[in-house]
Amino acid sequence: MKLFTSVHDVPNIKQFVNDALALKASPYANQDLGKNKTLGLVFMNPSLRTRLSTQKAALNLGMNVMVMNMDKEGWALETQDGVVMNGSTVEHIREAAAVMGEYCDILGLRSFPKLNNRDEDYNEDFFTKFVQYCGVPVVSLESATRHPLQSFADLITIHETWNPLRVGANAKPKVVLAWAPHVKALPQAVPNSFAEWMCKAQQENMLDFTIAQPEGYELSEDFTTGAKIEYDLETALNGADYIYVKNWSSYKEYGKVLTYPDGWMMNNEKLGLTNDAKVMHCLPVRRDLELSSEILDGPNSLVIQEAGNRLWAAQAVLKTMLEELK
Ligand SMILES: CCC[C@H](NC(C)=O)C(=O)O
Ligand SMILES: NC(=O)OP(=O)(O)O
Repeated sequence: MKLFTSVHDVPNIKQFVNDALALKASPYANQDLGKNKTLGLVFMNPSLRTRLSTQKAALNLGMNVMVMNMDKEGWALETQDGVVMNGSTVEHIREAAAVMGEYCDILGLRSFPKLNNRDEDYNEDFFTKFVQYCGVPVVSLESATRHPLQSFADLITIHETWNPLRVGANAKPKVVLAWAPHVKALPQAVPNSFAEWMCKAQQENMLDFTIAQPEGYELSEDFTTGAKIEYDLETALNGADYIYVKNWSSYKEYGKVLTYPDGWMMNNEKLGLTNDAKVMHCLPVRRDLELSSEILDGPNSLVIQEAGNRLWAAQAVLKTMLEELK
């Protein structure tokens, strides 16, 4: 594995989930694998979970770790070729990425979209150039269009908490990605990635997947083919086993926050329509705007366990990359 950016980089997702759960059971079983190997984590945007869980995963594997907040501590990077750098940019990504590849055996990169130009964001211009020039394996820490470590952890969480013997359980878990309100324009990366992983899991007969969003918030079909699309939240919630709550800005009217009907924030009343569903969110979450406190503080929330599984997702990815460096 030279690149981890999407579910398409994983040959067998069922096996990968089991690999991650085996690491959860024996976190220090592979300390020799990362000896004298360095992981570099490069952030163009803020992070809590991704930063801490990926660092810890590397340490569990015996790696050294360096973290660079390029947005605050690095030079302003130029990504265009053939331009005279006489403006605000100080260093070209060609040199910066290649130098980081000199110091690190594996690199991780977080680079959010600008949400201005859809083609530029969806071509993953920054991420693609970084991969091209750094010369070492790269793990996405969330790019413009995907967040694979989050989605892998989400699938691990669904798999380890699903109880087919529960009274009234569906044959397979009904999983619903439910759009939620926000006050800022957020990327589509998390829902794109979640949808991509859930559609793959649905193909593997692991679950049934529905996406519920207001008109105008449809995601790109590149990520949602196979999902059932609903525009009425309560219809989608009917009989659901897992509700994955997340806000995203419009893909169609790119980067825009559109008006939407009332009633899109999950609360206990809406939870009553489900099959006593577990509620997930990647965090950070805006309490009582995106998701109600009564759910976050209640028995149906999985958000902390879900965040905990980010460690095992990252450790499974790094272990796979290290095994190929041997
Ligand atoms: C893990 C989520 C990161 C980011 N969230 C915010 C608040 O920018 C997003 O919605 O993509
Ligand atoms: N869910 C997630 O990736 O959180 P951070 O943005 O805090 O890393």
